[in-house]
Amino acid sequence: VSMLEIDRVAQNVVESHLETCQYTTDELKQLAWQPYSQEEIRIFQNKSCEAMWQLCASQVTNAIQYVVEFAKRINGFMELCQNDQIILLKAGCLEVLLVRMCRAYNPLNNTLFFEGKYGGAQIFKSLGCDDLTIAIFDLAKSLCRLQLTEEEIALFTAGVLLSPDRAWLTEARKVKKLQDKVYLALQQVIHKTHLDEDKLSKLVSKLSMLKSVCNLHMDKLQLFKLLHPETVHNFPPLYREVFT
Ligand SMILES: CCS(=O)(=O)c1ccc(CC(=O)Nc2nc(-c3ccccc3)c(C(=O)c3ccccc3CC(C)C)s2)cc1
Repeated sequence: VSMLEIDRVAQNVVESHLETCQYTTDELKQLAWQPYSQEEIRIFQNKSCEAMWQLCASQVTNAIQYVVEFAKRINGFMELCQNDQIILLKAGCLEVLLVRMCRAYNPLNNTLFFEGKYGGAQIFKSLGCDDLTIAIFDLAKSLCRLQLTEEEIALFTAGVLLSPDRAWLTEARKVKKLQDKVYLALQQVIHKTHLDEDKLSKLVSKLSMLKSVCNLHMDKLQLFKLLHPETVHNFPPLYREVFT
């Protein structure tokens, strides 16, 4: 694989990310000055479990639509067979979203951007999934500590999406060729800064944390669906399509 090809891959992936990142890092930094007030926190905590799940499902679905658009703009993704495109998105979109969300995490007060302002884990109390909430905040905190650039987030999330080991892929070798180029480009971008040589290995070590948060989310959704099937029936169709 030539250097020219790797640069072309990097440029396409970074551009696709910047065009589909939902909020820019600058916008998220500005918004971080507006955390929820005590009154607003109380309003979230007084919501019913169903209402909070409904609110989260709509927020996640909105964010996932941008991840789908990101995937569609990665050269080679649309050339994969439709079956594989759907498998990669179903298996990877929440992992990509979770990595992206570290941009919306404020380490100074341990808050995350949700519904227009920044809130701490306590605003999600009525979800009844404190372990999932804590896992999401811990993941955001640990990714934030890596101080990833937009380029690194773009290339890492493309690598997460293009995982050749997802079950039932028909063209896993084609997916692996795409992933190899993306990870080569990520390695180059990281070495360009010469600051943190083992940043790539630190990033790769986060993959297991990503999977466990996604598995926890699936478990909680299945339990919630048992208790409130009618609420899940009213979730956005894309959310149901991807997660049930
Ligand atoms: C991602 C692109 S961005 O521009 O950075 C951006 C753009 C927009 C936002 C706003 C946003 O959607 N924030 C959400 N926060 C949480 C959340 C929820 C519980 C704890 C901690 C954060 C959302 C979720 O509902 C969520 C997210 C991941 C896995 C699981 C869930 C909950 C389950 C019940 C669906 S959505 C944030 C960031």
